Amino acid sequence: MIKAINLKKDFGDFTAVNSINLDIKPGEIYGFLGPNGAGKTTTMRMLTGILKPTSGSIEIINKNLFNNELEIKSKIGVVPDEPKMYENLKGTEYVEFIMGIFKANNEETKNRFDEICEAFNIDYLNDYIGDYSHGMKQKLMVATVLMRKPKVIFLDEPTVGLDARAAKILKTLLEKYKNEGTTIFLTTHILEIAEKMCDRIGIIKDGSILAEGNMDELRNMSEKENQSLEDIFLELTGGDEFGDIIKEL
Ligand SMILES: Nc1ncnc2c1ncn2[C@@H]1O[C@H](COP(=O)(O)OP(=O)(O)OP(=O)(O)O)[C@@H](O)[C@H]1O
Repeated sequence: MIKAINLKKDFGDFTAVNSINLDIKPGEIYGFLGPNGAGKTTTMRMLTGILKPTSGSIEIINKNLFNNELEIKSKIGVVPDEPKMYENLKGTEYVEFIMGIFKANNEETKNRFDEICEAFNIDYLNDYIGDYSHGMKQKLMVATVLMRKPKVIFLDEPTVGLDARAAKILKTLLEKYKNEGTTIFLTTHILEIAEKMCDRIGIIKDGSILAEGNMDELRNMSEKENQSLEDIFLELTGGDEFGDIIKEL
């Protein structure tokens, strides 16, 4: 459903993503983890057609992304790390605009949107987006993506800015969509989310995938027994020497 072959992105002399391969199956929730600056957002921007790779190829829903960009973009949903929305529109106008662009102006989508708004306590659609908090924008962005029920959903740090209730609702909704066949690719720094929600996890550092698999497969890669995802992540990414640094402070 999401396939990347030798995907690479250079910014000048700097390689942000270095020949990564991904093969994410239909109905899978794939968690993409890595330290700050590892290359997660850059990868996601390439997978969603926002950024052109330096080399490599991408297939989404079994079609080459670059030869079928419009068709694929109409079938996927993207929740970026910063919800960029038209600040001078009211929530209702933004929703109409999105429904128009995606030709989703039908009863089914409207009903789904109303249900999601009720779950998320979105009762501010008559206000201007410019007056929303980050979390309010994030919830509306998520609602306008989920209302379309896309075949594939990409989310970059989706719970950042959400309160505990909204984060819990989002996790429940994503699991429901996954059970109905949606493929989900998400980046997160919250290891508990990855451990509990994701079928498979990829750990990226310095632009390369260091490990990939389900929790059992990742545990088997570790030298120690019964490791949590946090232990495995720190072991792989080298963050476990922070104790020594703190002692020296
Ligand atoms: N447009 C750009 N021009 C130059 N360098 C960039 C650009 N975008 C990203 N980078 C660099 O590429 C690297 C990977 O960035 P990216 O945003 O993909 O990391 P990330 O894993 O999403 O990090 P974080 O967890 O901090 O959000 C970083 O070193 C970043 O500075």
